[in-house]
Amino acid sequence: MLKAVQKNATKGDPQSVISAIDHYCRNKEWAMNVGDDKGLILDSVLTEVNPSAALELGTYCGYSTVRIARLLSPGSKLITVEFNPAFAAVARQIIAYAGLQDKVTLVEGPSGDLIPKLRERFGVKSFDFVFLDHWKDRYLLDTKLLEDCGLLQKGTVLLADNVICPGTPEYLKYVRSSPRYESRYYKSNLEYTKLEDGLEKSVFLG
Ligand SMILES: O=c1[nH]cnc2c(O)cc(-c3ccc(F)cc3)cc12
Ligand SMILES: [Mg+2]
Repeated sequence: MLKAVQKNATKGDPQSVISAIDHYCRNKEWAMNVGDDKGLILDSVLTEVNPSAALELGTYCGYSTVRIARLLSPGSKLITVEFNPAFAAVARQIIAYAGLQDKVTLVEGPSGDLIPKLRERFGVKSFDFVFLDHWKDRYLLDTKLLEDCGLLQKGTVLLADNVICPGTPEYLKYVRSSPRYESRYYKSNLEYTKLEDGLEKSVFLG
């Protein structure tokens, strides 16, 4: 994937990086990027929220990191958390190739350990936007952790990938039944396939 970006994308041009990854993953080798179908929904929710402090759980190779960072207003920041060092190493290079390294802080380690440290380490008061795209069994745990750490504020938007495939039933049940969230499902396709998947957008009501 990194080679495809270096070969086919233009340095400093995030859209060309996104297109190069999508072309490679659709035609050469599938990979678990949020992809272009769900990516358009991510773009529209992001543009609507226009966050000044955004959090991504699950960097992988940085595809959605680039999608998010390219739409941030000047001075806004994205913190992205990745557990797997090999993925993080690729993501750093892809984020840099897109020229977005100044907007992105990539933190390596388990989300459960890192979330309680984000305030003291990065001076984050709270997040306006959180993209959950790491591991389905961590979505609910990490959402409750963000609540308990006071990192969500009234109006914070959580956007969760893969709520159908692989599926996050406990998370969905929670955000759809809790009086503290206003939740909505955006139907789409699993990246680069015709299978159904979707994004769940949940607004924290405080
Ligand atoms: O584990 C995942 N983390 C984050 N995003 C994912 C994602 O978008 C797709 C999948 C995935 C979906 C179907 C399949 F057959 C194999 C893997 C996994 C993750
Ligand atoms: Mg995903």
